[in-house]
Amino acid sequence: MKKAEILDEIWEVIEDRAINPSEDSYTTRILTHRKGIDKSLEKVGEECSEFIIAVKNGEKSRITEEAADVIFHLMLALKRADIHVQAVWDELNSRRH
Ligand SMILES: N=c1c2ncn([C@@H]3O[C@H](COP(=O)(O)OP(=O)(O)OP(=O)(O)O)[C@@H](O)[C@H]3O)c2ncn1[C@@H]1O[C@H](COP(=O)(O)O)[C@@H](O)[C@H]1O
Repeated sequence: MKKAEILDEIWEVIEDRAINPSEDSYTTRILTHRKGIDKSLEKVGEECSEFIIAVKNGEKSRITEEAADVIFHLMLALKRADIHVQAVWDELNSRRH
């Protein structure tokens, strides 16, 4: 699967979980957490730290896993902040030269 497709698919699932909460869903747990967006922001910080540690330790497979965690939790935080992920793609696109 191409990178843009997987990102779009994950965003669709996040949007769906926001409308249709599911009891055993991690995504739902973060989106409906009692700490609100703070839980989501905590996770972004935590996953970024884990990514940095993996890079510093040169753990190739961990780097990949932690990068995926950062991207996923960043998307959850965007949803929580009511920003559509497309706005980020548009921003990146506008920077191309
Ligand atoms: N991409 C992901 C994804 N990446 C990471 N994670 C979860 O993120 C969590 C991060 O790991 P941690 O060890 O920090 O988790 P934790 O200790 O349980 O979390 P906290 O108590 O600290 O909040 C793990 O529980 C992972 O399962 C993800 N969970 C879901 N997805 C996607 O979201 C979709 C919907 O899944 P549900 O969340 O099950 O609805 C899935 O099909 C996937 O595509």
